[in-house]
Amino acid sequence: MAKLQDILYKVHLTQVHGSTAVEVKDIQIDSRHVSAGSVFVAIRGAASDGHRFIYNAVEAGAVAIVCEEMPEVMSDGVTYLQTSNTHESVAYMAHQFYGEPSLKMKLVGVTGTNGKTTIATLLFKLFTQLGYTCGLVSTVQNQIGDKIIPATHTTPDAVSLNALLKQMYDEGCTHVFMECSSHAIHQHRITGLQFTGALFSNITHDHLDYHKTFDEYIRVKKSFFDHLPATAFAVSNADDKRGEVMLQNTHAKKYFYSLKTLAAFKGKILENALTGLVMLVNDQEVHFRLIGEFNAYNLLAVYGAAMCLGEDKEKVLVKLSMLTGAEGRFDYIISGGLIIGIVDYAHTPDALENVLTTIRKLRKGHEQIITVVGCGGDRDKTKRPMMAQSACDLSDKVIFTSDNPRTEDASQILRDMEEGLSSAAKRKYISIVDRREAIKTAVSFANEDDIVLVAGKGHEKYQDIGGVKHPFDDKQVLKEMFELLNK
Ligand SMILES: CC(=O)N[C@H]1[C@@H](OP(=O)(O)OP(=O)(O)OC[C@H]2O[C@@H](n3ccc(=O)[nH]c3=O)[C@H](O)[C@@H]2O)O[C@H](CO)[C@@H](O)[C@@H]1O[C@H](C)C(=O)N[C@@H](C)C(=O)N[C@H](CCC(=O)O)C(=O)O
Ligand SMILES: Nc1ncnc2c1ncn2[C@@H]1O[C@H](COP(=O)(O)OP(=O)(O)OP(=O)(O)O)[C@@H](O)[C@H]1O
Ligand SMILES: N[C@H](CCC[C@H](N)C(=O)O)C(=O)O
Ligand SMILES: [Mg+2]
Repeated sequence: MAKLQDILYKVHLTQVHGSTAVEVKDIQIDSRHVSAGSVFVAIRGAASDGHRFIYNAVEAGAVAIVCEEMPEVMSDGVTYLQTSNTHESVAYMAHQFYGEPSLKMKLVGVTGTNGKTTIATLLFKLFTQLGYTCGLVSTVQNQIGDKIIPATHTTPDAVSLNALLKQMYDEGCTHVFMECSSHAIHQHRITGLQFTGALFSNITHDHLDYHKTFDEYIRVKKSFFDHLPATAFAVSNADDKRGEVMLQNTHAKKYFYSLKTLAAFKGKILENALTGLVMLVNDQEVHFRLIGEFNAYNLLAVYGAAMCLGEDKEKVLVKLSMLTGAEGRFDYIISGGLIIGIVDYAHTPDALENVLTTIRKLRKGHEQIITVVGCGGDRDKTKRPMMAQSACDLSDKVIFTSDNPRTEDASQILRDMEEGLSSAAKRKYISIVDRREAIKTAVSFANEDDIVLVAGKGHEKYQDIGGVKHPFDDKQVLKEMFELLNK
């Protein structure tokens, strides 16, 4: 419980109707979750407008309404507050309501197109190993110490997020590592949080369905750094074209990591094999279990953050060298017939190119690379032909299949992928709508030492077809096919 007026700190009110001394039980952004004593915040979304549900919220027992436009009819005994941006207001309100949890822990946010889950998860594992009780907010799952809390989003909505942060604090967390998706930054899900530090991995093509232009996507990511306080640290990738721009207007202390130029956190790859990476980290040779150049970047980001958080270099590198990555990220299994199966969450053109380039570098001879890949429905359509072309350019055989079609027609997504492929690419692929059949076919094509990459869904345990989530696990299916085909 809290008094409404006590959670309005930082909320710019343009009109007040009723008493702000009323007690509120919880904050809701969905009228369907409102009950007696709630404050309902009406948000204009992409699909619908919360203002349409103000009446329902009042019927369900809301004692207060926060909105951008006052309703024509107001009920007696209900407080109505008007603000210019309810997305932003609800974030400030939630932070206050849950006792400003971000001020009480070291909160580190990670943003970028690819690598967020890997970096946040590695930081969580590292700091847990260093003896801290940690929280994790990520695409795969949220975690409080060893307790797993399922995740529905990469970054939860502001109310769920602050409730989760409070729970983390209550359960003794001192450090929280969190992914900050561009959707979350744009929708103010993280507004009002006090970050101790922020990391940037890279920015490449994704989510243009939502952000419309690449410049706008960059602007949104950059705004995360623009809002950091001077007490925070910001660690960015000097080798990314936008790495410097990201930190251009930040008040935070700036640091860079790099494999190519001089930087505070400098790496040099000495060896990159299926057994792991050997890298010089600020002139110290370290063996890592993670694979691939892109993971060298992720490791440098993690190392940089650990140094900014004041940890001991030696200790950090020893612990880091033993860590494995996040589930479904370059996750590999070797079959009885010695075929290598790799499950990876690459679902952007850049990630797919990176993962395939890494695999090509790891080949000893002329082993075939057979790739199974699809693209998600209700998501950025422009990445479809790009991912298809990259898959063909960098593999020997490719099977296009369904990812999560969601509300789209799966065959149409495949046709979008096939659109504009080069003639060389056209000779390399077949399309099989059914993902299980696609994986089976890929395995049937493989011989000893060949590599089967199943890309796009990583850790996901379902396939969303028409809004229904059917159980599906790429790694499990791959294992089954190895056994079924006795390979
Ligand atoms: C495009 C997008 O980001 N949508 C998010 C957004 O929903 P929306 O704006 O479409 O909401 P809406 O359905 O229009 O409804 C508007 C408001 O009316 C309310 N409402 C609606 C119906 C009703 O009966 N009563 C009611 O009060 C809704 O609760 C909402 O507050 O706000 C919702 C609440 O925070 C999110 O759950 C929802 O995520 C959807 C499910 C989603 O799929 N989001 C993805 C794209 C996403 O956010 N992904 C990123 C990661 C991407 C990445 O980096 O790869 C993430 O952070 O997960
Ligand atoms: N630093 C990196 N640079 C480029 N590609 C990467 C990097 N790290 C991981 N990848 C590739 O991107 C995929 C997704 O990685 P990860 O889940 O860590 O990213 P993410 O930013 O959390 O993605 P999402 O936005 O979907 O949650 C991996 O499976 C791998 O193929
Ligand atoms: N966080 C990403 C996940 C994409 C994963 C891929 N399997 C897909 O469904 O497109 C998104 O919501 O866009
Ligand atoms: Mg993620």
